[in-house]
Amino acid sequence: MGKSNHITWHESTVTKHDRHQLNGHKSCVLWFTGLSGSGKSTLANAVDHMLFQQGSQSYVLDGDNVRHGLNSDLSFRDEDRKENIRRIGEVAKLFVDSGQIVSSAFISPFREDRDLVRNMFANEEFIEIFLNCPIQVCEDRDPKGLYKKARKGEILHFTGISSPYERPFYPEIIIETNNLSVEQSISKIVGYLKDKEIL
Ligand SMILES: Nc1ncnc2c1ncn2[C@@H]1O[C@H](COP(=O)(O)OS(=O)(=O)O)[C@@H](OP(=O)(O)O)[C@H]1O
Ligand SMILES: Nc1ncnc2c1ncn2[C@@H]1O[C@H](COP(=O)(O)OP(=O)(O)O)[C@@H](O)[C@H]1O
Repeated sequence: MGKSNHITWHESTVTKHDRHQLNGHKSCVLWFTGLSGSGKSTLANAVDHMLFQQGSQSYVLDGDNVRHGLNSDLSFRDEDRKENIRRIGEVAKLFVDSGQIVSSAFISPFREDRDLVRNMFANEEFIEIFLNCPIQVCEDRDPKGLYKKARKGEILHFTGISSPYERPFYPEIIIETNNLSVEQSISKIVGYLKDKEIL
């Protein structure tokens, strides 16, 4: 399939700014990145729950879930992870245009792929949150038993073991999830959103 040259961009009648005014907050993507077991799903869902309870427009995009549907055709090879993150970036952009605070929980191991997504957004809309947690701790947590399988060679290209993770150079937020509780981690994120007047 080639790219069509016969496509025209339509500006929407209701603008993103109109939606921010109605919602009483700005929209953005909280881009959680880190190893399996570092706490992405836990924190993305905890922040989402907190925002929902206070009446904010919020939604979670989660790796395991998106790979069941939209990205069920993709594997864990480097080129498929790249396409996984590109598509999720585009989906997150639609959510941000719709006025929501999106919490995305994907390993997103490659700097270049995360930066590609960053460049889809205005500066203040993309908030990279690096969950910095030693692999030994993630492996001890092993919430889904995947590290055990990866060590036995039953899962190929497993991040941190047989596939690389590139830590961000300049993330907006760093959370050491082995030193902070879930509550402390959420406070740090909410503090940032308030400082930047997103909330
Ligand atoms: N080979 C391999 N490497 C890493 N992770 C694996 C793999 N195979 C399956 N899983 C499970 O898939 C989840 C990661 O999917 P993502 O879409 O977030 O990965 S990526 O961003 O494309 O790298 C990941 O979820 P989390 O544990 O929540 O990180 C795993 O449950
Ligand atoms: N500060 C913290 N933030 C997030 N998770 C934490 C924290 N401290 C301990 N945990 C625990 O670590 C595990 C992380 O698992 P999960 O959220 O599924 O990780 P991931 O989505 O990155 O694979 C959970 O069992 C969670 O309770």
